[in-house]
Amino acid sequence: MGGRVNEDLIKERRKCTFDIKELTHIIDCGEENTIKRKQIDNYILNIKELWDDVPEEYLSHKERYENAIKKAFIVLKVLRQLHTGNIQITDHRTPTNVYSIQDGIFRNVNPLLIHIGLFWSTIAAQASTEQQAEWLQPDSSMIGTYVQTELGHGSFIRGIETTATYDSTTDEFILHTPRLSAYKWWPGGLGNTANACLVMAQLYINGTCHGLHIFLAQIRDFDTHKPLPGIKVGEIGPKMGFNTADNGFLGFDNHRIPRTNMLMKNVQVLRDGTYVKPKHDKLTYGSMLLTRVTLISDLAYQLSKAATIAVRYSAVRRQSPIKSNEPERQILDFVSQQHKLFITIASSHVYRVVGLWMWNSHKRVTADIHEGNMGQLPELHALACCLKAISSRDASALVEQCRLACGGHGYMMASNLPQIYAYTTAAVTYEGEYTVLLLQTARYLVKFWRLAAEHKPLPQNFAYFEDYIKKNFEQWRNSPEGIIEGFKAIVAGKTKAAYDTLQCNLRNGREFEEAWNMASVQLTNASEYSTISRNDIEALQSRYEELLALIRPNAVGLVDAFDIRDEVLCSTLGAYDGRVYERMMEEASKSPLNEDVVNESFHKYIRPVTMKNKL
Ligand SMILES: CCCCCCCC(=O)SCCNC(=O)CCNC(=O)[C@H](O)C(C)(C)COP(=O)(O)OP(=O)(O)OC[C@H]1O[C@@H](n2cnc3c(N)ncnc32)[C@H](O)[C@@H]1OP(=O)(O)O
Ligand SMILES: Cc1cc2nc3c(=O)[nH]c(=O)nc-3n(C[C@H](O)[C@H](O)[C@H](O)COP(=O)(O)OP(=O)(O)OC[C@H]3O[C@@H](n4cnc5c(N)ncnc54)[C@H](O)[C@@H]3O)c2cc1C
Repeated sequence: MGGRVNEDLIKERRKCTFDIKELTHIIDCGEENTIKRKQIDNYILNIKELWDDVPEEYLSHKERYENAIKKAFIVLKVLRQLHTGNIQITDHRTPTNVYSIQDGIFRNVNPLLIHIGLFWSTIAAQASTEQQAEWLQPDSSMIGTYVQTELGHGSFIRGIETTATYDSTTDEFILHTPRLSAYKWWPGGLGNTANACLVMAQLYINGTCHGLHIFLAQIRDFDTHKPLPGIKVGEIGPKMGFNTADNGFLGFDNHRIPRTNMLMKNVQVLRDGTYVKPKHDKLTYGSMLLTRVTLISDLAYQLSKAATIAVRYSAVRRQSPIKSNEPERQILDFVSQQHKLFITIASSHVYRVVGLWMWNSHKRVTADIHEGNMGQLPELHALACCLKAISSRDASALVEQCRLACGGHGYMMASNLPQIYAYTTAAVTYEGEYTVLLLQTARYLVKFWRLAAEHKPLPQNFAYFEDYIKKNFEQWRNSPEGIIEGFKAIVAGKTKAAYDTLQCNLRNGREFEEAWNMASVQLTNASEYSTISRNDIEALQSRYEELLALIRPNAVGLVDAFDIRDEVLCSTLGAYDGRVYERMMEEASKSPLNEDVVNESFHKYIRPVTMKNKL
């Protein structure tokens, strides 16, 4: 859409006091990454076939899927060309990733998300060298997914009921779904698209269960795409979001796969049925750990999209004067509006930095594991659980806050905020549900509190537990260091309270697991345990208000620095030119309900009632 940029946005951009490009380069981790990202954006976003004539919302469930699949395979083809051509796709887990622009292309979710994001990465991480050589071919016919969750079990994966029983007479595993609750349910891409999958199943050898292992199973014929004999597969139906993700169900009726289809990098089943244990029994959970780490950066990116839309809109939207004799003000001038929006910008930066830090930590710990050193794995798991849980919860709450901050227009699908919310809130549940993951971190903290309470040596990272016991914490200071000290005090105080409750429940004769359950609210909630006083809170509050005023002139510059193209934002409210009302009217004109001046339902249903007894 052509036309002039909104006057208010022009003024906002003139007011900006920092170099927007410089911040963009920081966000992209370097200018070369910005250049590469723009190259890829231009290349992909210029493909005409990727753009819809009819907005996605007006399509049926089936049409949406078919449209998404058409685009998914155009994108896949381009990705393959880019990989073999000169353009190097940057590390796709950093913010400068080619995958982020897919949000614009699909407006929803790429049905190949799990194929690209989990299927290949799990094979790369968990398959033996020989298996990788066979399966990780660039021209492979496999379209895969990651099949773990069942109708009956998602969080408690030890409860998974699908079995893989070794048959030494044929050198095969028999995959079986013993009952309805064991049906696989949820995997992305499974419904109609995938012809292969990685299945989490309980391994049985000679009647002994060895727990969960991962198996590669073909489920559809590569040529005809018909389900193989013994496979019952389908799609699970409409959801709050993720409606182009093709989530599916899957049941096995004694489906046989070769023994060599178990992922055997860390654990093996030999020809004679001998079981060779892994060095750490949670290595099978590695894909979940990796995805939790990568989600933090993804959620930071979703926050930057929501912030861009809401801040630009708030600079364009004028409603109510502040003083009655003045003209109406930009809603961005209301301090309460700044409070809603600037925290979203800040949170996006926080999770971007933390996400990168976690990504590098994951790389380091994985290299250690490769050398046989598992020492850092528990800490990485505890951190990944907690950060995945809070980043997804914060992101969904803040995206919703941005939507509310856009008033009625934020409720329109054309604002794209409802879709961003549906996407982010799903992340609170998938890849480890919020509370369940927080309890994993709590388990780790309580372990170290026990050491502290028993005056045993603690690792350096937990020395502050001892400080708390010895009341060594410094008085609260309103400075970054002071705030960190304050958080340490909160963690220590909270862990102590939960630990004490746990001990009390144990003394009252409860079993440990029961006592844990009874303490679980304390184990997941945070409270103020720091040395902060009423005066400190007042000082912090006024400092916060000062900061809002300082950020105000730079708000539009800050979101421009996220450098998200209009085609990716897909928002009538958030486009770079700020022509909000023109775009809204243009989108409304696409509604099929505007095709006829008088809708036929008038003649069928309305008129017979309203005109019945009239002359
Ligand atoms: C790309 C973006 C789109 C993504 C789409 C979404 C895809 C998906 O959702 S796939 C499905 C994801 N599913 C989940 O995440 C399920 C969540 N549940 C779990 O991970 C497990 O059931 C869990 C961790 C809660 C409990 O596991 P369980 O085997 O019962 O372990 P448990 O008996 O509680 O013992 C925990 C021990 O294992 C350790 N542990 C658990 N998980 C891990 C791990 N991943 N790595 C290392 N250690 C681990 C704990 O630290 C603890 O150690 P310790 O005993 O020393 O304290
Ligand atoms: C959009 C989407 C995409 C998905 N994609 C995939 C996929 O590709 N592959 C795949 O395998 N799976 C996938 N999943 C499934 C997902 O991983 C699970 O839904 C998720 O792990 C949560 O498990 P659940 O559904 O069993 O929840 P439940 O565990 O049944 O949770 C229900 C409630 O019980 C509580 N609860 C459960 N256990 C405990 C406990 N021990 N202590 C305290 N409270 C507890 C939870 O906190 C929650 O409040 C997807 C899910 C969604 C929504």
